[in-house]
Amino acid sequence: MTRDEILRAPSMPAFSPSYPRGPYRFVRREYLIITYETDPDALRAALPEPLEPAPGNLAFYEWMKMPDSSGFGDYEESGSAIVATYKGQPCNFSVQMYLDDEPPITAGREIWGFPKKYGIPRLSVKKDTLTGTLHYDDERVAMGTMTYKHRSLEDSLDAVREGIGHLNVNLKLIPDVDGSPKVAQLVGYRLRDVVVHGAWDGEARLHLIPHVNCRVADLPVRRIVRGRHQIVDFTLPYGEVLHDYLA
Ligand SMILES: CC(=O)CC(=O)O
Repeated sequence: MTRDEILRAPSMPAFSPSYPRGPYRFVRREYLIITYETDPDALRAALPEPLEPAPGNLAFYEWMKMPDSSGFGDYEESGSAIVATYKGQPCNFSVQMYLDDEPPITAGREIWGFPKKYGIPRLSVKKDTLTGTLHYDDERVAMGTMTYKHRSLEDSLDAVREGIGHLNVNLKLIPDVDGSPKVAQLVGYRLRDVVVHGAWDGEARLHLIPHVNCRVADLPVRRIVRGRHQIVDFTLPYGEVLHDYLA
């Protein structure tokens, strides 16, 4: 392999790359998002400086089903995030994500610093209930349920689209060959070319079970604020460094 060939490889293994270069387009990506009030100390402990919690101690737990994702295929994902601010701008900080497909785990960590680990999330409609579950090492650690299409947001799809375009932030940590930090950054990105096929609000419940290697319950549920179901297309662009902890 020549130097040029090596530098043209989009990812490792160079001989059989895990993921291609972008753009990464997601078609008919379906979400169950349960927003809830959590414990302020737990929230603060999970949020890296200089991000600040938004008023209300809000976190959300979400399931995503991605049937058609360029470069990544068909997979499902689940995890938690915190409603925060970066220099006064509203943003969502991703705390942990669990999914069942290697290329988006690897690409997500290597490019944008998504906090991804392997787990088995499932999102489906069971009779009258939109139902999400997450299994980690064969144990069920999360279940979310929401009423199915009770309140359509057909009249406010522009606001839904605007919300999806908000700033998202990850903490990217990559060690050097000697184990010391090589990359320690807050990475920001905004989803582009968003198309909303449908969105619904409704009653929801969320059950999180403590597990030491899958700490979804470490942001405990104090009060459910809202359930949101939505089906959208978008492009995930490359990110930008908002803050460099090594600078
Ligand atoms: C590749 C990614 O990180 C995107 C996703 O799985 O949400």
